[in-house]
Amino acid sequence: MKSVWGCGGEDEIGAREERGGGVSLLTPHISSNECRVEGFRVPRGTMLLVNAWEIHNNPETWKDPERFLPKRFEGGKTGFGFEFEFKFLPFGWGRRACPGQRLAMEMVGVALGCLIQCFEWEKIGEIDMKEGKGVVTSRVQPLRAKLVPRPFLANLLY
Ligand code: HEM
Repeated sequence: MKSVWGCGGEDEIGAREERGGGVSLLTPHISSNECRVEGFRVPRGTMLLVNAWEIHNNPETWKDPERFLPKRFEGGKTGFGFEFEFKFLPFGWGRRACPGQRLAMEMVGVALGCLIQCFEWEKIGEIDMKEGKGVVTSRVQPLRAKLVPRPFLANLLY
């Protein structure tokens, strides 16, 4: 079955696992009315899990979806305009989308900037990017790194 809302069967989940991914980032919703999705009748009150992982890894939408390519969002594209409608939904979509989206987008940059500005980072061993399974995307192997406070911070800490 073609996965529009990421509602695949066992075969689809198997294929996804072969691609190294899993069933991650599910946003649960309940249908308020009976509707049809790709010919399937969805009764009122059905729990629907939108599989954002599948949508974000759809090669029909994204070139080399498995590659980390921040350039995709270059030129002021934040990924949340209508050009990305239903193609990129880390914060969900529509009326029940995450109200903390803008705050989160600001905070991620600030937090990452602070971590880079305040510490020297050194990786421990090889970095394994394999994804685990879960409601949110997790790593199979934890990211291990050694961090040393930069001199200006050491003066503040000690
Ligand atoms: C990177 C950070 C964050 C991510 C990826 C994220 C993602 C999400 C997602 C996927 C949903 C479910 C949307 C849906 O059901 O379709 C959600 C809901 C929600 N988020 Fe966030 N979120 C983030 C940060 C925040 C922050 C900082 C706040 C508040 C300050 C927040 C408050 C909420 C609330 C209240 C809901 C429930 C909205 C509702 O059900 O109407 N989130 N978020």
